Amino acid sequence: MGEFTTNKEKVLQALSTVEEPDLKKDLVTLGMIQDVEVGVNQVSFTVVLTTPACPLKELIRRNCEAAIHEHLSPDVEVKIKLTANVTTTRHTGPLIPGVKNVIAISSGKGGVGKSTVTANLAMALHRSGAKVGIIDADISGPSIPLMFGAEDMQPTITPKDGKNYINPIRQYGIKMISIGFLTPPDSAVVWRGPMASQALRQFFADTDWGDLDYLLIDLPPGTSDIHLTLVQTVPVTGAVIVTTPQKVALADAIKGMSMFKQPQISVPILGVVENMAWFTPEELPDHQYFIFGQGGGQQLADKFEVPLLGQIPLVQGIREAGDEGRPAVMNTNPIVNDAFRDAAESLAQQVAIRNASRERTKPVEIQV
Ligand SMILES: Nc1ncnc2c1ncn2[C@@H]1O[C@H](COP(=O)(O)OP(=O)(O)OP(=O)(O)O)[C@@H](O)[C@H]1O
Repeated sequence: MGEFTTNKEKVLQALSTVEEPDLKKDLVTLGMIQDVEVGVNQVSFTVVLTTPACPLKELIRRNCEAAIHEHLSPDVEVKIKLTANVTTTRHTGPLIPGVKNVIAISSGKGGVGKSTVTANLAMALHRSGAKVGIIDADISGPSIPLMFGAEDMQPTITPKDGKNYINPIRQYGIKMISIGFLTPPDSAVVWRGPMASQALRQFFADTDWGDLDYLLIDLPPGTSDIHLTLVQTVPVTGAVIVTTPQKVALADAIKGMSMFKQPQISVPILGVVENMAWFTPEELPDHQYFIFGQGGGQQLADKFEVPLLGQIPLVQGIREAGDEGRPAVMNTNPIVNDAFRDAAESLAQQVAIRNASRERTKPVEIQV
């Protein structure tokens, strides 16, 4: 076997035959190939993915390797480094300059596990290597502080350029701010619409978020002023709808999703997460009991022509972890971890697809 040498151009030519499966363009055109180095019997390069939570990363790696072997030489050693630079919904404006994507997590009705899903999606995205923040805008029951064991924490204020900035709480690697941090835990303060809307605006404009790939907003269930304030304040990358499979939940979820589609709101729906999809007892991990019915999440996704991002089982450990102040993915139950990791990867994938293909959302101007 003779020595094989090549040049960077030929490597790029070979890699221009590899398509990014979601974005349907080749990796070179998309600017995803960097740091090409060629040596004797060896090439190395970096693939810059659109998200560290990319579910297709191993497929892309294999396809790159195969393209080099096919177009250059079957004997060359291929060294591939995978990194990610999360794409952004541009025009995030001066309000939150370092935040690449704002994702609204919503539900048609209360109690379907929206906050639980938000907390665990955030942790799963963080574990993939992304920079993640949460705004808990659920005035009906701000549960994020509790779920992160942060209910006694108080955000601090730092003056900067003549303005006071709120420093988000940082817990388990996630930056977070909650309407719950602004009221004593057991107080009976009722957040009225305008006050809550004002607080939400502050969470964007007056909070020092730094650089974030994904800022998840835990919205109140149903439809409210908060939803309107959100879309009027920042461009939202998209919304995720959390539902349980039973009929009553689905009927409310349809209302919730229709709200996002109204022209004056016009937020793209990234997909559906079906929570409590089935019950799995800890001691019988292979068993699935469809106690709330079956297939509801998929039906809802089909109706709105959006993907079903994930199905989360009803597992006692998820509830216990929430009560203990550590999102369940921090424990080692593979059923729980796999379900949330898959959902987080699908979400990140949809964000990347949207950022590559759709019109950017602009804050909505409401004529009164
Ligand atoms: N997949 C699950 N398995 C077990 N328990 C769950 C699951 N999802 C949520 N729960 C539990 O159900 C309860 C309600 O969940 P959560 O507070 O997340 O709902 P929510 O939709 O955010 O409610 P709200 O309407 O108050 O905002 C919590 O006790 C939570 O721990």
